[in-house]
Amino acid sequence: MQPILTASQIKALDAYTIAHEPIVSIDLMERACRAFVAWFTERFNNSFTVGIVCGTGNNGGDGLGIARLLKEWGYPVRVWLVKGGAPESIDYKINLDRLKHLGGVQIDEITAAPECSIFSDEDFLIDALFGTGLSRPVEGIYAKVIACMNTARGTRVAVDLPSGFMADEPTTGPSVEARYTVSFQLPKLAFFFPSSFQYVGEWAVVDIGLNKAFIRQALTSHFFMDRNTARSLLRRRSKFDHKGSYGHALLVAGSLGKMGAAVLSARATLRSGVGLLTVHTPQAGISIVQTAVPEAMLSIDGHASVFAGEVQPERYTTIGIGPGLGKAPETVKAFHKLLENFPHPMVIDADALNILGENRELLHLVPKGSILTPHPKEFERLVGPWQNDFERLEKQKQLAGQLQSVVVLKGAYTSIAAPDGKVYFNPTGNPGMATGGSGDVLTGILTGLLAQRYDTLEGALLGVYLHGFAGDLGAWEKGMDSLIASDIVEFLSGAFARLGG
Ligand SMILES: NC(=O)C1=CN([C@@H]2O[C@H](COP(=O)(O)OP(=O)(O)OC[C@H]3O[C@@H](n4cnc5c(N)ncnc54)[C@H](O)[C@@H]3O)[C@@H](O)[C@H]2O)[C@H](O)CC1
Ligand SMILES: [K+]
Repeated sequence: MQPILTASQIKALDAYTIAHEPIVSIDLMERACRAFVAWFTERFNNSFTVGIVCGTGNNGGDGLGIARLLKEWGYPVRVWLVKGGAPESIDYKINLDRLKHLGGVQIDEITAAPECSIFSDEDFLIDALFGTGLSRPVEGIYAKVIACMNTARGTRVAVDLPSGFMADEPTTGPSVEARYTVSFQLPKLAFFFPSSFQYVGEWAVVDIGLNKAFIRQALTSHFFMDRNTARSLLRRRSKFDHKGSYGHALLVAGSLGKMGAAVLSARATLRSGVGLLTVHTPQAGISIVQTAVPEAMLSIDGHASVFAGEVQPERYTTIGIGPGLGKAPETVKAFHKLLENFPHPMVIDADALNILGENRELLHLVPKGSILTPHPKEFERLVGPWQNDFERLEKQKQLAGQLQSVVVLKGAYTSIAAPDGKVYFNPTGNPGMATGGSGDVLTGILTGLLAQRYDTLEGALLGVYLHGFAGDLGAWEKGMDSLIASDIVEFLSGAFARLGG
């Protein structure tokens, strides 16, 4: 699990590394430059021309070091020094001397708002104006340089952060819109929000050897899931286990015209290792579910087309509810009754969430340790609108705390908020999964894991990871465009096998 540190924590990490490795700051900067150049040269050969736009802080210092190294690699390089009032850092000056000493690189100063044509020749524009030292929206010359960079034809690659972009708060001023961002050591919180993509583009993290102990003990409430953590959460089976060892899940899903959601979530529950599965279905779904999911037993509702009846909750270790449920008045009443009678963790999705959004007096009945899986629209119906992604994150934390449950907010990146205020961002998944039924599959996976008595948070982290991993396997095989929810179910076993292998 990778912690996500704030810009100021990263500065402290910098200083700690310099003091304790120990390493002088110019050598740490050189390590950063080499890491950036390794990333760049692996992808783009030296037939491309490179222009590097440097501020006068350490981000600019990185830019000058990168210019020198790329020149040594045989790239045609030119540099602009933007003098807009920011102070010149010591390492900036050292790297400027080193670059001049190497020679062969045209260095121009920008001391006033430039003509945008100055950036028109380069194949790549490397953005080294500002990094984590940005403390307020950029203005004046810097803003004009950024505007010119954004209209230039060259591919923009940001050093550490796109200049003007805020790592830990909403970006309100001008910012470079990078195609790639190569960030040092750790991803920044804002990278995980959809609103950042226009600035950050495709981001990568390069290791620059910052102190791992400091990172581990850093106080943070934001984390980035990784494969090793997911693997460690996956339980091994014992040869003496039996069906009962893996729980008995109930899925309350499907209504006339939306029985497919019940089938998809049921198949996913089974593929997630549950021992027994019962699907509570209206009459309309009897033959459908029994045919499509022969492994599932049925709890048959008295109503022809919607969930309206009673279930015997005591028979099940967990209940997943929502896929294709509909919001008929009878269903609202039946869901209310179920909430009053089932004290164990539930997985609540789709229309069950919409019912909670429209009947907020029911929220206090949500059993502690449940998992809610809203997509942003369902989330807004639950908590009301937000100004920006940071406010959305706070609302997500609040809801998780209020319900003492886990709130999975689906999207890129899916985030998992725990009741203690910690939030985990999931790395797997792809846009091919934005297809009808994908959420039903996730509900099934989570229901299957909770029924096996996975701890709620661990089940949510593992289930979201596997859902995205199965989607990635499916996309590799079938392409993102043609990926459908049934493929995610089909590749789920592969995801479990590869993760557990
Ligand atoms: N551990 C690491 O990640 C390393 C990072 N390195 C690089 O250092 C920068 C951070 O450098 P810093 O000198 O702190 O600040 P910046 O270069 O980002 O900014 C320069 C300077 O600009 C002033 N300033 C802030 N906001 C504005 C504004 N809106 N307008 C004008 N001027 C502004 C302020 O004085 C800043 O100090 C990091 O991103 C990495 O690229 C190290 O090279 C290696 C280790
Ligand atoms: K930058």
